[in-house]
Amino acid sequence: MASRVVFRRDGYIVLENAFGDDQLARLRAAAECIVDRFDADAHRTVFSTVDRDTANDDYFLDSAEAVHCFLEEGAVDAQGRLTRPKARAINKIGHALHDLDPAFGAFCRQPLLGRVLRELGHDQPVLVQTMVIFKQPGIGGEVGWHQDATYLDAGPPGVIGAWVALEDADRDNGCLWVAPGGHLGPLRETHEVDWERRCGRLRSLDPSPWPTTEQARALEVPAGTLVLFSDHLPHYSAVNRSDRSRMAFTMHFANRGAAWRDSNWLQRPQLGDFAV
Ligand SMILES: O=C(O)CCC(=O)C(=O)O
Ligand SMILES: [Fe+2]
Repeated sequence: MASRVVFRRDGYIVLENAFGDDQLARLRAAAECIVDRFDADAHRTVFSTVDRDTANDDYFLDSAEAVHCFLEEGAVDAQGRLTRPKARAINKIGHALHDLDPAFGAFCRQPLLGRVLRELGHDQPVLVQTMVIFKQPGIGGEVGWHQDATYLDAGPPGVIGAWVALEDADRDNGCLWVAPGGHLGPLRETHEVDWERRCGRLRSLDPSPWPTTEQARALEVPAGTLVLFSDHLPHYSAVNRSDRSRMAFTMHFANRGAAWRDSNWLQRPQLGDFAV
């Protein structure tokens, strides 16, 4: 079946073997370099997606147009000290890797991505946000059920998430879970930033419950897989309790010219459009 039809029906598609080992190795090495340069003493910002009413500090808000590292909640003690080596304490890097890091920039410019996005209905795809998510062994935190349109509100055709497995992902190391067809349901929450106070707030829009375990599907995929999903698709990932990391690189695409909400936390006044 054509990928566009499956995407419309299920809210996501899975493309195995989209990227080669050498490409994945380049991205993992580039991420390591960024972490090496990161001064963990200067920036103690923890990224928690369990308490998702976050995005309230300048280090987070400024990361829309920068490359910032965020720590795992479980890696900082009550005194603010790291409880493990820096390289094992990072939760994620975001959110302008594609603009500011040459290795990520080259990866994001490859024609495959533009081609797939056009097939799924974005005629002029622009890449608005990139992240490396580490899911560290033993402590890689849960990313609670959410829909990306809560955080990135764009007019039609909305935002499409593109998630790349940089390592094998399975239930034990915290793979992605999705609710097939769940994108046809309502948007449950919206996150809006009040720019005068530089403060974000999560507000309920619809009381529909999050999917049950029975309704959810674990996307156990090998490294090199590309998952594309709708901004209304409920998805989450569990805590990584294994001794293996589960690194992923995620890209979020809008369509050029679509309305971009002023209260979205992610604004790109300096960097502008990154076309693919
Ligand atoms: O990789 C994960 O754990 C979550 C990713 C996610 O929520 C996203 O890419 O939108
Ligand atoms: Fe997400």
